[in-house]
Amino acid sequence: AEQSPDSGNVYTLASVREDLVRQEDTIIYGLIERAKFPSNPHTYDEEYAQIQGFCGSLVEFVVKNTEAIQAKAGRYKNPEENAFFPENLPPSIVPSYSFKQFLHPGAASININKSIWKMYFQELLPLVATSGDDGNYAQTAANDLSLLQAISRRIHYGKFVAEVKFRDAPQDYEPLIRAKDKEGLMKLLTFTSVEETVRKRVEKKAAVFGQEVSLDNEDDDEENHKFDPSVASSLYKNWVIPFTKEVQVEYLLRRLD
Ligand SMILES: O=C(O)C(=O)C[C@]1(C(=O)O)C=C[C@@H](O)C=C1
Repeated sequence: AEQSPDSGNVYTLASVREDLVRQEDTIIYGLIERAKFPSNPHTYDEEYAQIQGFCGSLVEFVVKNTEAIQAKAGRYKNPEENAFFPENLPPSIVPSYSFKQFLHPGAASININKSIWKMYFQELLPLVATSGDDGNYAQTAANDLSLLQAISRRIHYGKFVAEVKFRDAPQDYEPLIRAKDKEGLMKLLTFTSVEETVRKRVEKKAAVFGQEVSLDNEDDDEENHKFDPSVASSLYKNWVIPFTKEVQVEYLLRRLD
C-alpha cells in the first residue's frame, strides 16, 4: 500500500503470500456455500440437460455462458484470471484498465484449468456434497463456478509467486531454467514449513468460518460445523498447493524465453 503507483515492483514475496492468505477465505466460504446443496447429480449429467443448441451438462452450460458474459465485461483482461473454456471467448466490450505488466509474457500460455476441473468434479465434490437431489441445479452450478474460479485464481497466482522468487534470486533460478531442470526448480521454490502453516491455518479457518453462531453460551461442538474442516486442508494438501507449485515450475521454464 505504501508503494508509489509507478514503482513497477508492486509484488513482493510477503505481499503475494498475504494475498494467498486472503484467497483462503474465499475458497473456504465457497466450500461452505457448495456444501449447502446436496450432490445434485443432474447438474453434471449430459443426458439430463438436453439444452437446445448446446451439447453438454448443465454445469458446462452455466460455466460457458457465464464466462462469455464475464469476458465481455472484461474479466479476463486481468492477468490473475484464467477461463475454464478459453476457446472462443468473446472479446471485452468495455474500456480497459491498464493492468501493470508484472509477469513475463509467457504467463498467458499457462492455464491448468482442465486439471483443476477434473480434480474438482472427480475428487473434491464427493467430499463436499452429501448425496441427494433437491432440484437446485442452477444454484448448484453457480456455486460450483464461483468455487472453481476461486481455486483457479489461487493456483494460477503461482505465476506471481514465481516471478517474485525469480526477481529475488535470478542467479539461483537461471541455471536451472536453462537446464530445464524441473526437479531442481521444484526444490528451489519449495518452503515446506510455509506449506505446513498454510494447511494448518486453512483447517483452523474452516472450523471457525463453518461454526454455527448462537447467542447462547453453549459450546459450539463439532456437530455444529456446516462443513468438515479437514476437507479444506485435504484440498490444500492434495491439490491446491501441488497445482500452485506446478504453475510456478511451468512459469519459470518459460521465464527466459
Ligand atoms: O509461499 C510460497 O512460497 C509459495 O510458493 C506458495 C506455496 C503454497 O501453495 O501455499 C507453494 C509452495 C511453497 O512450498 C509454499 C507455499
